[in-house]
Amino acid sequence: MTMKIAVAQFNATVGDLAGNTDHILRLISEAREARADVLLVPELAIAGYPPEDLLLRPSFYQACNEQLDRLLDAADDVTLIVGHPVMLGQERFNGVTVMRDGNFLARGQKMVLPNNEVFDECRYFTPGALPCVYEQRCHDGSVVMVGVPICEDIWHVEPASEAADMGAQILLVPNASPYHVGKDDVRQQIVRQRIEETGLPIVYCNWVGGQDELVFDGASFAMNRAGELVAQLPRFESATAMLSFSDGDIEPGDIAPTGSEAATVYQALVVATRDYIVKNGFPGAIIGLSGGIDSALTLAIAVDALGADKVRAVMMPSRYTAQISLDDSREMIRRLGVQYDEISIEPMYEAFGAALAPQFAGLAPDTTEENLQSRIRGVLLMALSNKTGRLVLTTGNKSEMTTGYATLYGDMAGGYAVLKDIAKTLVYRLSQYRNSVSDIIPDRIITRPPSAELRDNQVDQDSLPPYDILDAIMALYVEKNLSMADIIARGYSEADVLRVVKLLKINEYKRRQAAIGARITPRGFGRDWRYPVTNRFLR
Ligand SMILES: Nc1ncnc2c1ncn2[C@@H]1O[C@H](COP(=O)(O)OP(=O)(O)OC[C@H]2O[C@@H]([n+]3cccc(C(=O)O)c3)[C@H](O)[C@@H]2O)[C@@H](O)[C@H]1O
Ligand SMILES: Nc1ncnc2c1ncn2[C@@H]1O[C@H](COP(=O)(O)OP(=O)(O)OP(=O)(O)O)[C@@H](O)[C@H]1O
Ligand SMILES: NC(=O)CC[C@H](N)C(=O)O
Repeated sequence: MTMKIAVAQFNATVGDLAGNTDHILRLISEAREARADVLLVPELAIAGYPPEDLLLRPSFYQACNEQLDRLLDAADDVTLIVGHPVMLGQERFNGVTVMRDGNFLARGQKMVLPNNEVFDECRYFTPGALPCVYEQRCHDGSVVMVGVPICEDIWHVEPASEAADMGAQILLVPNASPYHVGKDDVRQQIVRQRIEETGLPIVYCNWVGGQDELVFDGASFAMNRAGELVAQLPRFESATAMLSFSDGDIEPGDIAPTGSEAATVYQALVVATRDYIVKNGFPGAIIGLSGGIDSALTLAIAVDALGADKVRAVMMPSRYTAQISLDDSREMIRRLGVQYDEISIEPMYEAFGAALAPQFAGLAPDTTEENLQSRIRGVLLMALSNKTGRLVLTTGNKSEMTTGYATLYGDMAGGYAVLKDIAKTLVYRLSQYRNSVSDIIPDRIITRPPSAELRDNQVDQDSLPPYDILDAIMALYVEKNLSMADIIARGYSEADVLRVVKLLKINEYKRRQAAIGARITPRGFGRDWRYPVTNRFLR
């Protein structure tokens, strides 16, 4: 006696209720053709995740219900488990509906609402009281009791154990679990723990794709009653697995190969960038190419995301631009074949200098003049964006976003910050990884000392601690929440720690004005970083 389960991870778009439902309708047809008994799709599948404050609009619930009716008419001969927001009186729930042959078989509500990291569900939802457990009638005449905890539910003991107490023989879990480095292991450990407690096998179905700063990696999986991984879908791609539940356990299926950490992060950035640009309707991307590593890596990611014909690079030399920056930019363009322009910023720099000369008389040159160069480039890139409709990608990395090492309305001008959560040391690793696939970033871009080239002989290391030290302190303070004293106790110099943490604090205002960008660490500078700008606490 076998229950056949179709597990479908796919790339939806938040708010595209009809489009997401169309996709689920196609999945229903495929599942029916494959003689599946049940089709499992990710959390809030009609709405997309996270719908954020759309969830505060009553009309959003009404529109989701209209799509639910379309699904109800279509789910013939296969049971569909589909998530959607539910409004009951004044209360809102993160719900799931089980339907077949025009009937609602069961309804459930998420019991544990995540409100940490990037999640805000307590702002929107009331917790449900009981897990959803329903009776699944299969094509071969068998009957299986199925429990449906929803995403965060599975991270806690009660929903799964209550489902087991209510007679569930297997748990099918719809999820919206965004990627960060190492997340896959964390999920699998949590699921293994639930299996140890309940003795029930678990099927875990996750989203794929980019949604603003979040990127979902898919990697849906199944574990048997022994807590062994018996099936896993690929990362970052829409895919469906057909699993069999026989004799009280899940039978082994395919396990998609997983790549190295650098390969996975690179893929996350490609998917996040592509989905941001495509889902927001831009015809392509524009990048200021400097001959430095950040813009080189950003260009590589953009080309991998969109194709060379949708990417345009602009080199904007000044008097401080080294010849090797021009040579290396041209060489990279030769390898990639993207549209490339060179626009000297000298005439504009001189014009600004002349206009400001009376006001600046007697004042020594400083970062003011450096920022002018950066801002002229920002103006030119934004003009090209306006004229062509393409989106400007910013190139600042997480180390720069930490220390404020970027110019407001200058190199911060743009719509999506591809490297926003990528420490500079990881920028190097990702560049090396990309070149190991095919050699597109000229070696010298990787090996030369980083420089903003905004004055003579400038290198980043004149004003910042070495990047390996900066990045380590940043990770401990930002991602692990350690205090300065804790970080010093780990062997970092007091001067370095104080410098990094002070820079982090005084540059909060810049992060508030920065473009959003892909999150790939457990704590990025986005939804999960909400520090006051006006703030006197520093420890
Ligand atoms: N608390 C606050 N709330 C709101 N606004 C605040 C503020 N504090 C300053 N400001 C404003 O911000 C201005 C300072 O910010 P901003 O104009 O950006 O200038 P600033 O941060 O002083 O300088 C930019 C830094 O980034 C470096 N840079 C620039 C370009 C590229 C790179 C690179 O390697 O990638 C590095 C550059 O060498 C310099 O050290 C102030 O003049 C003030 O107007
Ligand atoms: N000469 C230039 N032509 C075009 N864009 C530039 C130029 N100089 C700077 N930019 C833009 O401003 C961004 C920040 O400049 P910066 O030189 O600090 O970074 P980078 O060259 O990408 O990397 P690195 O920090 O290693 O030098 C660049 O990534 C690029 O997008
Ligand atoms: N949408 C959710 O409930 C996800 C919460 C869960 N902790 C995760 O990151 O996977």
